[in-house]
Amino acid sequence: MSVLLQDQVICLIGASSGIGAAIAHALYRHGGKVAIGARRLNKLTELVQECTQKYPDSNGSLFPLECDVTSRESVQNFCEQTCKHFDVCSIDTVINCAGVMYFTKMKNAVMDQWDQTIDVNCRGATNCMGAVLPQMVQAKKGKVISITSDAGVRDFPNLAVYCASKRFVETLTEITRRELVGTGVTLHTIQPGDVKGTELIMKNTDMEAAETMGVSIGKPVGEGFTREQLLDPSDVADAVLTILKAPPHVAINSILIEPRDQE
Ligand SMILES: NC(=O)C1=CN([C@@H]2O[C@H](COP(=O)(O)OP(=O)(O)OC[C@H]3O[C@@H](n4cnc5c(N)ncnc54)[C@H](OP(=O)(O)O)[C@@H]3O)[C@@H](O)[C@H]2O)C=CC1
Ligand SMILES: N[C@@H](C=O)C(=O)O
Repeated sequence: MSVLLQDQVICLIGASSGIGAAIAHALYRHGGKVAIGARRLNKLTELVQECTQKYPDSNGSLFPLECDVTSRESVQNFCEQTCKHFDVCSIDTVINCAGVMYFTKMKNAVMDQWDQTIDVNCRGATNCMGAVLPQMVQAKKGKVISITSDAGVRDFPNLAVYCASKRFVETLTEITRRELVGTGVTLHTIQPGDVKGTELIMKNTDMEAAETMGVSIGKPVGEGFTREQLLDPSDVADAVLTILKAPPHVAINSILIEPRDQE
């Protein structure tokens, strides 16, 4: 039984599938008190059952709660309910894993998908920071970890809006990190390359963009991919643990983690 995260109160948003679900497993396994949020409450409830069955010896705790990261009120409520549930004034760590990704060619103007990308990926990030930073600064401790993407530091054609949204979070994080130096509050990003088996591209519709990228529409990431080697969601969960395990004088500000054979 691991006690690495014992007494750590963690908010994890975007936990209902893929990478977020793998992070929830890791945090629970290591004894964290974790509020798990997303829009699909049924998936969160299933995740609680899965984790409690898989790690019967864990002294962790999972608290499933609906949360829409695009809504300021919803994120505020999620964080407040977490504090109430675990009886604390401030959250130790917030992990924002909520995200959408649509392959689109700019000339095809799939503007609803662009709007959603900006709402979830960018507004989601500011909503998370706004909900916790004042209390964290007062408590003189806290970590905000955003799951961005290698698309936040590289430019991929057919993903212009997505890359820009992830770069937004990278910039937001770096400037906030620098503003908060000395307060005890730290901000981090994890920038994964392609991670297999997640639902991220299930709702794509721009066939031309998808074909150019060699991806299958409506299937989990990796299916029909020519390159065999992809990251597993648990690899990203391990990167989260690496940040959380660092000694107090160390800040692992960002982790770029890609499949070995990704160009
Ligand atoms: N798979 C990959 O190759 C990579 C993924 N990433 C990033 O990792 C993160 C997770 O993606 P991944 O696991 O792959 O994909 P999934 O589609 O499997 O997971 C996305 C998660 O985001 C949640 N989400 C979406 N919209 C909202 C919303 N409005 N409010 C709250 N939660 C929301 C979903 O929950 P629900 O629908 O229930 O609300 C789900 O839990 C994303 O930020 C993505 O950009 C980064 C690099 C590579
Ligand atoms: N691998 C990245 C971009 O293509 C991502 O999925 O975020």
